[in-house]
Amino acid sequence: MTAPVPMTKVPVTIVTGFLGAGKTTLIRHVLENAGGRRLALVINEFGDVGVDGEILRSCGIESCPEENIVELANGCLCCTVADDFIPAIEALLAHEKRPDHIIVETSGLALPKPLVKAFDWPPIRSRLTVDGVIAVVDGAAVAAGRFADDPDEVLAQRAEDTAVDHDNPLEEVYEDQLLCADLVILNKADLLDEAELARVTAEITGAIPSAVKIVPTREGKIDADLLLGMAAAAEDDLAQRPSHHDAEEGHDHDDFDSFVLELGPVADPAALVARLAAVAEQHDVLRMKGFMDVAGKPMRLLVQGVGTRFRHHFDRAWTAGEPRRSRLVVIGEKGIDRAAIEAALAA
Ligand SMILES: Nc1nc2c(ncn2[C@@H]2O[C@H](COP(=O)(O)OP(=O)(O)OP(=O)(O)O)[C@@H](O)[C@H]2O)c(=O)[nH]1
Repeated sequence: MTAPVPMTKVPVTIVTGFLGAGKTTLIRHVLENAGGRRLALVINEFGDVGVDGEILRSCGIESCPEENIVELANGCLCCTVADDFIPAIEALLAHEKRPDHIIVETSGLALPKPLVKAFDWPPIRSRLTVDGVIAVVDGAAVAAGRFADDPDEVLAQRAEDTAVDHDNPLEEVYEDQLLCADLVILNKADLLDEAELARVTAEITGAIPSAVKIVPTREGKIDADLLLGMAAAAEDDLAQRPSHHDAEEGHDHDDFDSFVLELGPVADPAALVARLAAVAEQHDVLRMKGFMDVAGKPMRLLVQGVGTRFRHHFDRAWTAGEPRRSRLVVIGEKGIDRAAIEAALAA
């Protein structure tokens, strides 16, 4: 184990990783195995249903009481650092019982570097330090080439315009997240065979500095002592963390689109998920998630899709007075056909 952070600075761990990589799953595991630490969470999500906050709050874990969970549901943390993030983190520090450690879950589309930069501002760096940037990677998505340039597309673009920037937006976000990391969590190892795991590990190793370790995990299960207490002080070596967006002030999310669908009561969860998976496949949806109202059931159904891979389970009972709704966040690349998706799911 590395030495604890000296002084009284509160350590902050930034958990980054593309849509659906397993950030919330990992954080939940850390909360459940916090080893007596008093934790606080800042959660930022793309799409305004606040699913991640709900998942983490609903586990009612002692290490992280509700008042220590702050959700910044709208917008992107990396673009609203001064307006939203700093005040949120200051509010956590002002609590009577100051947290021992703060964990920040960025949205899957956020670039971590602007966030780390915020910790270099004098009023912030005197009180907080970035203990480590953790990049969670969806091993199965990397193995499937999700973040690699499509060679045919590059050739087609080149034919039209020799000066075209052939990076695809997924690859850009993914690389920015990897290149900012102090530790890479290669999650969803259960979906890879040994050869694939070796290939993906080698691919990532080739892209990151040699000092950065890669740890394979299933369901984000990693020892909290490994994750918390890295003492990386990431705010001190920003220059070592290159980004595709170094020349810009912030970035926009024009490359991605998200919307929320109201689906009405669900009769058959398995049939719904089969339809969602078909729609995700047909329309190249990156992420779907939400809570569903299943007719006749006292529990709400949590549905999660990453690409075409879906999971669903009843997570808790609807509470008295809580509106029973079926709301689904859908995220895709720019141009995703909302009308067609809506029509397919309304049918
Ligand atoms: N097979 C498999 N599925 C996993 C693993 N870890 C997480 N998942 C599933 O992947 C889906 C997404 O997990 P999350 O933890 O919500 O991912 P996230 O990175 O927080 O997602 P966003 O916040 O939307 O970017 C869920 O259905 C998880 O149950 C894993 O190790 N193996």
